[in-house]
Amino acid sequence: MREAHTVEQVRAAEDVVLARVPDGALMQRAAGGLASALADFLGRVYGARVLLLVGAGNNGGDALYAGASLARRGAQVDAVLLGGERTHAAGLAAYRAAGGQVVEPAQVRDTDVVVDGIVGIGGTPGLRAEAMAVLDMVDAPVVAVDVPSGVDVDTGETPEAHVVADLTVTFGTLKPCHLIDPAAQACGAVHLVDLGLDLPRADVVALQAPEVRALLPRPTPDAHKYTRGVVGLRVGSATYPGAAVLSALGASSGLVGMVRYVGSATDQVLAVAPEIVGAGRVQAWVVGSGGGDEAAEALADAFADEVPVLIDADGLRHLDAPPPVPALLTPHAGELAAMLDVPRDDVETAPLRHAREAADRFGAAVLLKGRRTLVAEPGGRVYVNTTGTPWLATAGAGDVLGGLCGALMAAGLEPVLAGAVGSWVAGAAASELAADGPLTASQLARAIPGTVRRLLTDPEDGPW
Ligand SMILES: NC(=O)C1=CN([C@@H]2O[C@H](COP(=O)(O)OP(=O)(O)OC[C@H]3O[C@@H](n4cnc5c(N)ncnc54)[C@H](OP(=O)(O)O)[C@@H]3O)[C@@H](O)[C@H]2O)[C@@H](O)CC1
Ligand SMILES: Nc1ncnc2c1ncn2[C@@H]1O[C@H](COP(=O)(O)OP(=O)(O)O)[C@@H](O)[C@H]1O
Ligand SMILES: [K+]
Repeated sequence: MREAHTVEQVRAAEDVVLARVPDGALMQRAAGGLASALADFLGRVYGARVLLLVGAGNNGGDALYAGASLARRGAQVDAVLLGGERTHAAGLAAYRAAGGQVVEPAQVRDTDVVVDGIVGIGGTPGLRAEAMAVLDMVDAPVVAVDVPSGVDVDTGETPEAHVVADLTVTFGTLKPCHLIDPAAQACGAVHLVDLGLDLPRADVVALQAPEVRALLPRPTPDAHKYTRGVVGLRVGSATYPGAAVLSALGASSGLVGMVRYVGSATDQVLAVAPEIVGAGRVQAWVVGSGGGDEAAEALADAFADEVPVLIDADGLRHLDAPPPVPALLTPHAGELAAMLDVPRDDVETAPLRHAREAADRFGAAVLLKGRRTLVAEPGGRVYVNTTGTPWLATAGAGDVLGGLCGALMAAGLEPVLAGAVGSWVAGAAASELAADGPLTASQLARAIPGTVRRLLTDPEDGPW
């Protein structure tokens, strides 16, 4: 599992190490990792041209020590000191001693890479005018030190100007901005340098293949279909029968013992999945995908069964109070905006804050769909999904996801984990199917069993 810690957590953990290692040792470790990552990124060191943008704090110090290391190995390194007199003194001395050059903004020349050491975890969002001016002058790939300067480290928000990096080399642990959009998109690839920090439990995490594999329900040797769980679908409507079909395909991915369908699209559902049966006892309901005018009644009927409920799309419009059963709410940004009565743009610029707020307000797990889907539990953890491809942004993919997550709930996963595992699997299936090309929602659903099989047999080797 990848964990992202807040600035406060990182500082507390660093303080413990700083108290027991010699002065500067931690920064040397960070800068050593940064220099190696830069060498890998450049593909060569001798003769490579490197431009450091150095801010007033320790982030600039990291850049200077890494620059010194590259200069000693024959790189031509220039540094613009944006912090003036307050530049990290020992870092600057080491840099000069290694042959690094200090240049004024007007002297900036072509470079192979820009190293963003403007500001790290001590920064406030935004970039100052001088930094923006230098960034505007150069046209080269950017490697960010710890975080792309200017993003909000703890929330992943980007309220002001910020660096957009091709690679971010971070230290000790990930921070929320490395996982959560929109800041995550400004990080490029993320490389973590271990600092040996002893860190507490993180509130922002991303499941990886081994955890997803361990969480996946699988039949015991003596299983029968009822012990594996039965999921019920009250989805689709006369207007949107296709949503019922896609939900049914997602639920029929083989992770549950039986799928029931109750609604107006029975004929269409049976035409694609004849194994699906009608009304009866279930361990979880899926409600609302393409539900149209039928969603309100479907929701009330599902609640009456007192089993966990996944509430999607039109079902969410009828939710004005916390659901009376354990629930997973699966809005996209527009639906979450309506639930919270805020503009959609607010959700898109601050997805973490709004997913958490909705989870608290509705007392339920909230899965906010997007490039980096978030699954928030009330007052608790947020799971960030890192699998998937932009080709997944296609009509009906959310219906498939709802059916899949509902099946996982029926199989016994608590709502927040059903959301985290389901979004991981759906994203992984999409990547396997079409990392570089188009896919449809029905193809996605049909790809899921194969992805699950490969995850169970060879978790280290998928394209996820
Ligand atoms: N602790 C350790 O041993 C280790 C620390 N490590 C490294 O240290 C980093 C944290 O260093 P830090 O705490 O010195 O803060 P840092 O991020 O450099 O920024 C603060 C400075 O920036 C300024 N400033 C603020 N906002 C700004 C803005 N928008 N635009 C421009 N400037 C802005 C602010 O000054 P101001 O002008 O506001 O007075 C202040 O001087 C961390 O990310 C990691 O890289 C690693 O080496 C591992 C070991
Ligand atoms: N840019 C993107 N990159 C990766 N996945 C995305 C992106 N945009 C959307 N998705 C995913 O695609 C699915 C779309 O769901 P949704 O918006 O509910 O579609 P629909 O309502 O048409 O079924 C979600 O799983 C979402 O996380
Ligand atoms: K930085």
